[in-house]
Amino acid sequence: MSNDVLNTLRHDINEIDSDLLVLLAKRRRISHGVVEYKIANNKPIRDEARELALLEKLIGYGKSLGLDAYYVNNVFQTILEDSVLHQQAMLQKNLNPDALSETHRVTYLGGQGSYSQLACHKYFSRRPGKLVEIGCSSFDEITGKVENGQADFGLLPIENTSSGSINEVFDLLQHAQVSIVGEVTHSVEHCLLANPDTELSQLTKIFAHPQPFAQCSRFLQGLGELQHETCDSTSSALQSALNTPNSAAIGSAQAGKNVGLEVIKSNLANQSENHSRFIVVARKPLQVSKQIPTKTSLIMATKQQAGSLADALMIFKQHKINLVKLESRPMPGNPWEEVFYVDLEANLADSQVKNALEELKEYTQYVRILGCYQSETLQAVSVNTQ
Ligand SMILES: C=C(O[C@@H]1C=C(C(=O)O)C=C[C@H]1O)C(=O)O
Repeated sequence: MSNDVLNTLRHDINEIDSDLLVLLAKRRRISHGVVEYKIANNKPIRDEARELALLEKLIGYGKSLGLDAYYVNNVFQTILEDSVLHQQAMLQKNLNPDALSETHRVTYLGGQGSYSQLACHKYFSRRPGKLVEIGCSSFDEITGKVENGQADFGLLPIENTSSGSINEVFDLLQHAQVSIVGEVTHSVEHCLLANPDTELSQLTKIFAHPQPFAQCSRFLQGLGELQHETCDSTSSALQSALNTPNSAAIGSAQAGKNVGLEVIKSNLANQSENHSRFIVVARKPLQVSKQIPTKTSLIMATKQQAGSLADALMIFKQHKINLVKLESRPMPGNPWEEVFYVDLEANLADSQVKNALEELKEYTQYVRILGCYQSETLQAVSVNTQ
């Protein structure tokens, strides 16, 4: 086959890919029209029956075209997730026109290529407007800029599938004067990044934020005795590695490429599926439509009577409210007392939640609502791909 034939074939592929993008943009515009209908008729954004029927039809049609069900399902689950999350974001903007201005000043940890920056871009890609990014060197700085009006939103990593909860953020939420207004998850592919031509065997020092050190602990144990230097962000770890011979940093391949570091080892995390969940905080809470899946996060300090925590949790059960997270942290100033961070799969505006919060008073010293926000973790509809 001559190069001309190959170039012609690639040209045809380029044409088809461009046509696909035009159709995807058109599909997204139409799905925005569907949101208008759902707003006018108070319909839930998600219609899983419709999605299932759609997928079954497309898988059947795909098979007639020689496309296997697994491939068709994967492609359209991605399209559906994007469609639903865009619709939810549109609905929320419609409900909170003042809160979501045309410019979003967002603080997050680190700088170019940090995982927080990647998560920020993912979250705000569905929220039209000018994004002004403000990199910070600590979690306190992130919330501080939101509290004093220098930023509209702050993005904080709160848990990771390899290292678990990020306690510093939970402790910060106990006193920061911010509300949780959103969440976003992002995959985290940790790589070992070093100056060009650096061999693994030459390394004497590793730079990283505490989280990558925790998430890659097993790989690092296998490297033997190396000096570990903790940095306040992945971005600063990369800069340190750039300026230190025979050293490396842990970060994303993209972050390394941005500063001229090369990947000398990838897939370092203890868990192959390594994802971080970030919360988005703002000075004021948002109203959240009952037409979308919602979470409510709160902090509670139970009374000291035996069984108070169990009694408090039973209230959620009695009101049929599902807990998706329960985290305990030391109560500041009372080292042997705990506060409990709770994520509810519920909308604060629901009467069940209001009644439960009222009944909680009997078993708690205090309950502080951290925020009610759109849940971004979409459960894909299950379809037969056999
Ligand atoms: C577009 C709609 O809203 C959602 C998105 C869908 C899609 O992108 O095809 C299908 C069903 C809904 O979950 C709809 O209800 O038709």
